[in-house]
Amino acid sequence: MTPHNHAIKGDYADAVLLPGDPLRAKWIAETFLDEAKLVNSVRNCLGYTGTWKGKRVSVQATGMGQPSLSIYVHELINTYGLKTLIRVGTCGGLNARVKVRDLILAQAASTDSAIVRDRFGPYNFAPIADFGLLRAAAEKAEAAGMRYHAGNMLSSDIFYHADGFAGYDKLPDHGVIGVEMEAAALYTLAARFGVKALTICTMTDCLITHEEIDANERQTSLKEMVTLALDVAVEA
Ligand SMILES: O=P(O)(O)O[C@H]1O[C@H](CO)[C@@H](O)[C@H]1O
Ligand SMILES: O=c1cc[nH]c(=O)[nH]1
Repeated sequence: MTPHNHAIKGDYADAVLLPGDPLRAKWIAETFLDEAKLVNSVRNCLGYTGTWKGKRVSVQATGMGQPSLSIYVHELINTYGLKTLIRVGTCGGLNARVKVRDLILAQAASTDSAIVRDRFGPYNFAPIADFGLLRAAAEKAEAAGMRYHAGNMLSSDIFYHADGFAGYDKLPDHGVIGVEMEAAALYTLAARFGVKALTICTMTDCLITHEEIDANERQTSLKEMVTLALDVAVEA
């Protein structure tokens, strides 16, 4: 047990889906998993373990932002021994080619966060997805006819950017296609502790065209992302 998690060792499967939103964790457990059991409710940051296609898998909410995700991920790896971590998030769009409801597989994650900059002195560490998970997700998305884009994500500490889209500066011109708030920290921790990680996001609001998914429809629009992530997780 930890200050943030009252699960005991063995309560989690080796692979976990990581939504930011605790209610998304509950929805995933109740909608997709068989025999889902609540394993953590500290701070209402809900975690469940159940089965998908007969294989054990967990889902644990991380809250919003890299400091919050880092706490849950650090403990999932170091206290509970998890080996495969797949974030299932929502993100904003930074490229008009990416339409709302499209999936972004975050091949890499750029960031403005000190949480990643912290340890690398003069070097700019490049947080990247596990290649095997990325390849599996891309192949499965392709086979299922899902609209997806693999590319560079921005994991920003700022949701309300004072300068709006302009605040992202040169990043969209350098191929950054989406913005969310956690992938870079997830990839950095996975690298540090030698486990596998991937971020899959559904694009919910485009910062260029201002097209967006209505708040009430957001959860149900995430079905493709969740089934894809579950398929990748149980085969990892
Ligand atoms: O939908 P989730 O997984 O929370 O992800 C995105 O949504 C939150 C901001 O609204 C941030 O956590 C961002 O990364
Ligand atoms: O972090 C996020 C998530 C969704 N949409 C955004 O613009 N930013």
